[in-house]
Amino acid sequence: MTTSLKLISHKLCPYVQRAVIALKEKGVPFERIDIDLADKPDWFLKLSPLGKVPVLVVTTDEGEVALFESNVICEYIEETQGGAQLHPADPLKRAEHRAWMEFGSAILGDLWGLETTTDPATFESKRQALAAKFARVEGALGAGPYFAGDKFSLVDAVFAPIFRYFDVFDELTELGVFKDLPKVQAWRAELAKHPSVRTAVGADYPQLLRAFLVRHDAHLLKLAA
Ligand SMILES: N[C@@H](CCC(=O)N[C@@H](CS)C(=O)NCC(=O)O)C(=O)O
Repeated sequence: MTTSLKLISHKLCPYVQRAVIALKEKGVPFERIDIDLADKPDWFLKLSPLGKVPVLVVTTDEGEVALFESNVICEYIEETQGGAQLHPADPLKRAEHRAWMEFGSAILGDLWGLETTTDPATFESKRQALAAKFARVEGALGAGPYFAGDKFSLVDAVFAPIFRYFDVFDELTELGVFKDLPKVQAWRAELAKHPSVRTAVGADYPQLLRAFLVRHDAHLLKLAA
């Protein structure tokens, strides 16, 4: 039986935020420990095989297990904790949801590359790759307000932090990757209002992320000037 959950985190990490949203949706108590990814502590490197956050340290009667990979962590939370159900009961729909969770991670993969790109042509081709991915998301969305209709699911937990990231990124340089996609826009607006999303991300997130992006990216800095 689980006796405690400890989430190793970084304030800006959208992979961490999806796990936080899942925990909050379920009303599960947990401890959140923020670390400095530029100076990773030894205890963290021992726990995390890839040196990445999030890690969920699960303490049971039998000892401690450190889970890594955000989607795996979300699945574990869904399977073991009570509260709101965050996956569809039907196995085929559930598998479809898992695929879209992975798609969310692929979008983040494109976004990371964009942050550090200084060459305008590469920047543009990455921007187009993101636009193509969001066009696929538009095709997968129904009537809303959430990914699967009126029930908030783990797909919403994965995409909400992605949209928060874009909110800040777009202030620095308008990417326009979903400006002509009405369902994505409506979904993004709905998720921004959702209580677990608002508390998972933290009020200081926009300032911290803006400072991080500007400090780390000459291209964005130039565009923002
Ligand atoms: N596939 C991983 C990705 C996690 C990830 O990339 N986390 C970033 C922060 S947002 C990280 O820890 N980076 C540190 C590093 O790569 O050194 C997951 O889904 O958990």
